[in-house]
Amino acid sequence: MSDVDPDLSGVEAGLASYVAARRWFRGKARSIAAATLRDAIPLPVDGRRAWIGLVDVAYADGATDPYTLPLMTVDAEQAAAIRRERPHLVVRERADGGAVVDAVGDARVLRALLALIGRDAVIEHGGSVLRFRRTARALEAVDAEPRPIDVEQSNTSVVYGQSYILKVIRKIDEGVSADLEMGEFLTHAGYAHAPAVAGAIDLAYGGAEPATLGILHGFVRNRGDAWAFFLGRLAQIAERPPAPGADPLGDDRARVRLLATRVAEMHVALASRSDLAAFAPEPITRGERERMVEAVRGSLRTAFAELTGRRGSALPADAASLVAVLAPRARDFEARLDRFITREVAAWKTRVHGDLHLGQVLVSDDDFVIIDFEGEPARPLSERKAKRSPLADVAGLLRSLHYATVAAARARGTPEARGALQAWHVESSRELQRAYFAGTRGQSFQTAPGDVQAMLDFYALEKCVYEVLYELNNRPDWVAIPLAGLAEWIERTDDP
Ligand SMILES: Nc1ncnc2c1ncn2[C@@H]1O[C@H](COP(=O)(O)OP(=O)(O)O)[C@@H](O)[C@H]1O
Ligand SMILES: O=P(O)(O)O[C@H]1O[C@H](CO)[C@@H](O[C@H]2O[C@H](CO)[C@@H](O)[C@H](O)[C@H]2O)[C@H](O)[C@H]1O
Repeated sequence: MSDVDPDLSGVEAGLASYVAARRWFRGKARSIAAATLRDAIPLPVDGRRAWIGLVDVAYADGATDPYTLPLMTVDAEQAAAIRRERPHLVVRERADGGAVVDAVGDARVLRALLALIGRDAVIEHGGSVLRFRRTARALEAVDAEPRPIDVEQSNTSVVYGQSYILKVIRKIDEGVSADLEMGEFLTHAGYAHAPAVAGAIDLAYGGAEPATLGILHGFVRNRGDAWAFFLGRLAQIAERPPAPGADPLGDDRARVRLLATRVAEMHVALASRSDLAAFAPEPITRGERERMVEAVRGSLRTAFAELTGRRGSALPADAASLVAVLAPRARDFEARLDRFITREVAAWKTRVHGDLHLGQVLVSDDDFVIIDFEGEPARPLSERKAKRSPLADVAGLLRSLHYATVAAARARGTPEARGALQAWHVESSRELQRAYFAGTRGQSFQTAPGDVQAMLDFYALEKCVYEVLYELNNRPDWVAIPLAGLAEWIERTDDP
C-alpha cells in the first residue's frame, strides 16, 4: 500500500476474499496469493470520505490483475444500514462499528462522479492521474437518485434516472476500453441502435497508457434484454405449441428479422472507415486462419481436459451424460477444424461487437439496441480489439438462439414442447441469416457465398467452446447448454 490514507488502514486484510466473492472478479478459476491496495485516489465528495481504489490481485502463478474498487468510509449507523440492505458492499469492518465499503452504492459519490465528468476534472495523486472527460456537448441535469443496477454483469453499472448509465469497469486493462472505442466510433458514424457515449473516466499511472475506468452512456429506455424477452416467448411456445401448419415463429419472425437488420447495419457502420487503420476492413489470410484454428484447438483441449478431469467429477448429471458422449469424439472436432484450413476461404475482417448474444441486446419500444462492445470478458484487450469476420457476431447470435431454446426445453421438456422449440430454433436461425445477408448484400466485407457456412461453423464451434469454459467458471449448472451446442454442432457438420 503506497501512500494510502490512514482511514483505509487495515482494509487489505480480507481484501482477497472480498474480491474473490464478487461477480465482477474474473480470476475465479485461479488461486489468489494476495490482494493489495496499490493506491486510493481521493474524490471530492461533500460529506463523504471516498476514493477510487486500485487493487492489485496477485495469483499463485505469479501474474497480477489490477481492479477498480471505489471505496468510502461509513460510520456505525450507515454501516448497519449497508450490512442490512447491501452486505456485498462491505469491504472491511472497523473496530468502531463503522466500515469501509464499496462506494458504488452511495448516491453522493455517484453524483460526484457525474459532476466530475461534466466538468472534465483531473485528479492527480501520487503517480496516478484520474481524468474525467465529457464527450457530449453538455450533460443534462439529473434529479433522480443514482443507483447501481440490479442485474448480473461483468462490471458495475449505475443509472442516473432515465438520462445516463455509468459503467464502472472493474478489471483494469492498459489502453482505451474496446467498449469506449467502439461506442465513440458508432456514435460518430451515426449508428442509432447503440447507446451514445456521453463521457469517460480514465487512469494513467507509472507511464503506462491510460486505462479506461468508466464509460458514461446515454440511458436507453427498455423493457429488458432480448434474452429475457425471447425466453418469455419460448416459455409461451413450450406451454402452447403453435397449431400444425402454423408458422413456428409466429410474431417472432418479424422480431428476428429486425434484430438481424440492426446487426447488419452495425457491421456496415463498422466497416465504413477504410481511412482509419483501427477500423479499416482487411482480408483474412490463410496464416491467420491457421492461428484461429490453433487457438480453438487449444481451447477445445482445455475444455475436454476440464470436463473429464477434476471438474468433471463435480458436473451436474445432464452435463456428465453429454460429456460421456462428446469426449470420445474429441478427435472428430479437431479433424473438422482442420478442414477450415485445408479449403480456400475468401473472407474479410472488420471490427465487430465480439461478444454478441441476446443478453447484449436491449428491447426498446418496438426495436433493438445493441450494448456492451467490450468483447468476450475472458480475452485480453488486444484480442478483444482485433478485427474478426463479422460472421463471428452472427455465429454468436445463432448460438444465443440455441441457448435460449435449450434453456426453455430444460424448463419444460414435454415431447410437444421440445418439438415446437426445435422448430422455433431452426426457423429463427434461418430467418436471422436471411435478413442479415439481405442487409449486408453488396458490402465489400462480405464473405464469398460459398464460404459462409464454413465460417459460421468455425465461429459457432469457437463460441461453444468459449461458453463451456465460461459456464464452468461462472455457472456450472448451465454447462449442459453449450455442451448441447457441441452435440448439435458435431451432428450438423457430420460428413454426408
Ligand atoms: N445504455 C443503456 N441503457 C439502459 N440500460 C443499459 C445500457 N447499457 C447497459 N444497460 C443495462 O446494464 C446491463 C449491463 O450492461 P453491460 O454493458 O452488458 O455490462 P457488463 O459489460 O458489465 O456485462 C445491461 O444488461 C442492461 O440491463
Ligand atoms: O458478461 P457478458 O454479457 O459480457 O457475457 C458473458 O456472460 C454471458 C452470460 O451472462 C455469456 O452468455 C451466454 O449466456 C447467455 C444467457 O445468459 C446467452 O444468451 C449467450 O448466448 C451465452 O453465450 C457470454 O458468453 C459471456 O461472455
